[in-house]
Amino acid sequence: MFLIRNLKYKDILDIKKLTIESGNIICLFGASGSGKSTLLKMFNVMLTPDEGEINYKDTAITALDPVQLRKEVVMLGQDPIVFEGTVRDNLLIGLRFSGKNEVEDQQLISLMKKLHLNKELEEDASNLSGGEQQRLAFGRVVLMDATVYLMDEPTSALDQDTETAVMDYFTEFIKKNEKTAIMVTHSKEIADRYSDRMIYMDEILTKAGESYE
Ligand SMILES: Nc1ncnc2c1ncn2[C@@H]1O[C@H](COP(=O)(O)OP(=O)(O)OP(=O)(O)O)[C@@H](O)[C@H]1O
Repeated sequence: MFLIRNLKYKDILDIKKLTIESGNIICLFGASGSGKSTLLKMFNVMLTPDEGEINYKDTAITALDPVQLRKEVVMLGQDPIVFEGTVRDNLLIGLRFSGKNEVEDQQLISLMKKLHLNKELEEDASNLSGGEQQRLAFGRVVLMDATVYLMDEPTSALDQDTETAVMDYFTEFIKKNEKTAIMVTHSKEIADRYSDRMIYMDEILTKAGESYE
């Protein structure tokens, strides 16, 4: 699905080769500042490498229309974005962006339940706590029905029970619908429990010309 060759970006990334297969849940691991978020942003051209190439489904990512690509490869950033308006507005805004049909309130309520988000659809989103806003942004991204989900520490603000509920739901969604998730996490437990593959930053960053498949 993704193939990286000879990628260099500032003095942050230097990756000789990395392949990511579709239909997997991949956890990206590494020390703070090792370039995990930077790498994640390369997969939907929020950032472009200084050198080297990234292919998405056998096409150079730079040859693709970035707006189109970001509908297929969606990203949930480290700091969840909350838009002005209600909980409903926030859940639906991603669908509007991707030109997809809006969904019924019932579906939104059911999604919120799965994310342990006990709020009314009419509630002003700015009233939500940090952890609730993180789940709201999570819900918005999941609804976009993308092919690849880039998730940057998506459960960092959640207590353990809520994190488990959100991850149980999300990983089932990924598997059932044959999606791909590339997720940055600091939690070894989350990675052990949910990932098909773990990628360690210190292994993919080039050392003495080695490459990592
Ligand atoms: N636009 C930029 N220009 C220059 N340096 C940057 C830029 N963005 C990030 N960096 C630096 O690149 C390094 C990697 O940052 P990145 O956010 O990718 O790390 P990370 O592994 O995701 O860290 P964390 O686990 O703390 O979120 C850091 O030293 C950061 O300061």
